[in-house]
Amino acid sequence: MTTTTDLYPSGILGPDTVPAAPHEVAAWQALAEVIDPEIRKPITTLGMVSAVEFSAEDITVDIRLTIDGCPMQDTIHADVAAAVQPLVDGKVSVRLTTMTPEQRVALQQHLTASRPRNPFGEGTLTQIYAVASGKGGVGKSTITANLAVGLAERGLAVGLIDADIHGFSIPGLLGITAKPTKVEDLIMPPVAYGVKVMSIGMFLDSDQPVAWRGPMLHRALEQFVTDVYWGDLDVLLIDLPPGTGDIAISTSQLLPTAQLLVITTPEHTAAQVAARAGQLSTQTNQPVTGVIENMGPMRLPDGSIVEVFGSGGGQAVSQRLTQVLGKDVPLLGSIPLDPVLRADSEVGTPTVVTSADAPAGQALNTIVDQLAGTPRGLSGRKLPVTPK
Ligand SMILES: Nc1ncnc2c1ncn2[C@@H]1O[C@H](COP(=O)(O)OP(=O)(O)OP(=O)(O)O)[C@@H](O)[C@H]1O
Repeated sequence: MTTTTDLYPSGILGPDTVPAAPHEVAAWQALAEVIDPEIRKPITTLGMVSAVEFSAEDITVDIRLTIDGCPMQDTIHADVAAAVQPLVDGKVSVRLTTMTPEQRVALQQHLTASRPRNPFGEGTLTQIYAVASGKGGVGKSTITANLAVGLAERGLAVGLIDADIHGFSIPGLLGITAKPTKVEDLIMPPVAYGVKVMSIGMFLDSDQPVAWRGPMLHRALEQFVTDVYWGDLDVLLIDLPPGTGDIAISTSQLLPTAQLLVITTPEHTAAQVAARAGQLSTQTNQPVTGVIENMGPMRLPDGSIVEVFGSGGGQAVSQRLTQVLGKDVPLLGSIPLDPVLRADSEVGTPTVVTSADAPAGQALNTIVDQLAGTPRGLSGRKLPVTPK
């Protein structure tokens, strides 16, 4: 049974008028099903519902948005209206107001109260994958975006950090144009296809050239880890810049449990470079979960196979890494060169969902299945509990 404590917070985030009559409580219960699109919690428990009033056959719901001009206000408005409409025969009115600065501080405190400063430090239960490649243009960002969406499709809570300073292509790949919103010092990441996304590109004008140096990048990544409200994530993916470098080192410091996913093309030279990226693992002490070959052999309608970028690179990298690291580093799959994947990426629709039957979509989904089945490795991890 839902109790009032589940329905709304107390203090300055509490409602202006507390529900008393059964039909009022029923309305609050319906509103508790409305999830804030950014924070991903019921709007009621976030103090976003200030009042519910019935008059004759009509209902009016007062909503406190976290910030003025919240980019998600239309969605919230529509979701609130849809939630309470079945309860009345008359009109539904949704009035949007904004939280006071005090209420925003209270919300920030409420959200961060039980959270460690770095939620992805030692002991985190989030499975973290840093996606690396030996050189640029092998499709690393495209694959990272698709894996993230595929994992979210399977019901996991997924976050994605775009740390690829050479391109910041993740927002475009997922059709994100919204900027992150801020609740005091807390940054709310935009959500696309169920994935919470942060990219340094969201803080820059699209045509602004940037020369990011190591320390700036480290600071930016640190901020993404500590100042962004990720909530409880099952999986966090990081799109690393190609090659080795500062950001890979920062990742290993800030996200010490991260594992590497190595992307390569089937070319022999690319395979060599990618193997080097994998050797990064020894330097940073990050295990390699597996290798993904991209732009692999493609089957033409007449059944013939075209190997535009050769073949065998993925297998070669997997074998080489297994040898170098002394641990099995499997080839998780080969994604064929596929015009559908390129076209989907261009318009910001991830192939794993929009073209799941295309050859690239099928290959991506097979890889997602393997990653989704990976247990949140608790073994050997310290759990954040202290015995009494
Ligand atoms: N399997 C594929 N079939 C067809 N096109 C692909 C495939 N994979 C990626 N592409 C296309 O290749 C281009 C490069 O991809 P992407 O930007 O993801 O590479 P990247 O490795 O992240 O590059 P960088 O690190 O330099 O930003 C994009 O136009 C993308 O749509």
